[in-house]
Amino acid sequence: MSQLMHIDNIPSTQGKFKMEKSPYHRQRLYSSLAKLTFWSFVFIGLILMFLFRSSSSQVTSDLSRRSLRTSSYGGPVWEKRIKASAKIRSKNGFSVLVTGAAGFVGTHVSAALKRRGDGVLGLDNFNDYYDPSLKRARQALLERTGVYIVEGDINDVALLKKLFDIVAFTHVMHLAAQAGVRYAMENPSSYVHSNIAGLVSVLEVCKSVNPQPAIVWASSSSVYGLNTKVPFLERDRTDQPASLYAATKKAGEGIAHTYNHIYGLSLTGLRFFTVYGPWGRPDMAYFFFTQDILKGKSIPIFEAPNHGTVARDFTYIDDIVKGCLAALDTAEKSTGSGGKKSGPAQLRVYNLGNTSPVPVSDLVSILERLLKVKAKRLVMKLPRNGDVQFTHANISLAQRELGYKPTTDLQTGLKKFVRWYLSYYGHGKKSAL
Ligand SMILES: O=C(O)[C@H]1O[C@H](OP(=O)(O)OP(=O)(O)OC[C@H]2O[C@@H](n3ccc(=O)[nH]c3=O)[C@H](O)[C@@H]2O)[C@H](O)[C@@H](O)[C@@H]1O
Repeated sequence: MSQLMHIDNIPSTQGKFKMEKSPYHRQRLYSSLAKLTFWSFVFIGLILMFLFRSSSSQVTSDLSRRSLRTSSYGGPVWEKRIKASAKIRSKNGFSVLVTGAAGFVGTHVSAALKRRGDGVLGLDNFNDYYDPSLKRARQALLERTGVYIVEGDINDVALLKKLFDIVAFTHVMHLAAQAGVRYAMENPSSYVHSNIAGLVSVLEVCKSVNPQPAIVWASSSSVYGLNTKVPFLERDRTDQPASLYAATKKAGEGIAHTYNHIYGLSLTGLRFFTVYGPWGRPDMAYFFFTQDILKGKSIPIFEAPNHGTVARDFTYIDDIVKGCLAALDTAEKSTGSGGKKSGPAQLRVYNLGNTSPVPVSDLVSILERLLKVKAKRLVMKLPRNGDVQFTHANISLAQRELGYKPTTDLQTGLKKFVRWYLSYYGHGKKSAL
């Protein structure tokens, strides 16, 4: 303490610190300098200690964070859950990795596969494009059927490889994607991230594992873009996308061709036509129309120029699931190994639609009847934000090769959706978004 006081007594400015010549003064000066040096070292030492401690605690916390991440991604318990979920329980069953398993189509397909005895492992990043609690509820539903969903991103190649190390998946049902036509103007990079980079990352891993799985993946009716020739046939032109979403799905079809051509991956793209039903997506019109009609809010109904009808080939989820399973069942094996192709492999694209387009205004009338509430219709011009005027599938190819035959009309399908909606959201009291 006294020494500290002494240091405090050293004049702080150079001007006040005079060199003195007498031996006594010189001695005093040396001793003061020695003390100053000593305490400077002590001071610097303390600072260094402080810096070292804080940086090492940073390293420790980074490590613990990393190890947390690793523990949620790894460990014997985690691997056991994966193996149990992917375990095949029927003769000639598949082991399927379903990406986007907490999504609308992903949940239904995973449950159907599990029901018939296939092994299923889900993968989903649970992003917040729409209410993640709905995704969590779907996850809980799947968990009850024995399907485990790994929480992770399709862009995480190391994770994908790890999953293939644990399970030699025979098939990948790749449904993870950034969906939605209009949102592409708000967040274009999310479409590139999921629908292009993510697809490439899935295919990169699939091409390098041994044996290579067969892949079925979600394309979209939106690839037909501004085409006016109806109904849409698979071989029709797809070079006029009206949204970035459509453009990324079209790019996906090109990417699928490349991986099939170079690496012998068996690839099937399914062009879904406006899929709807229970556990659906809250960003889709039929879903938020229901919510807004119940709340008494007005709903924007798009209309083409000159009062032209805007229509969609709405397709019920159960029909889509049948199409997905049939695509898996008819998928041939990939022909490559170790990243090399050893012969031509299957490359397919199918329309999965309903073949009966319904005007959006009729969709609203059906909802009004089912909800017993009159909608506040706000008819407005079809905005130039990615929507096309109509979609209409020709499904003869899928009928011939997959045995695909949709059986649910919009009235019947919406009835099931509304029943689910009312029970899930407690008669519209709870917000859906
Ligand atoms: O099948 C497809 O290819 C696509 O189907 C849907 O896209 P979309 O058909 O546009 O479905 P919604 O967004 O639910 O729109 C349905 C209809 O309602 C109309 N709509 C939408 C929103 C609105 O406020 N008002 C309105 O009249 C749209 O123009 C469209 O005709 C999905 O959102 C896409 O992810 C999917 O790829």
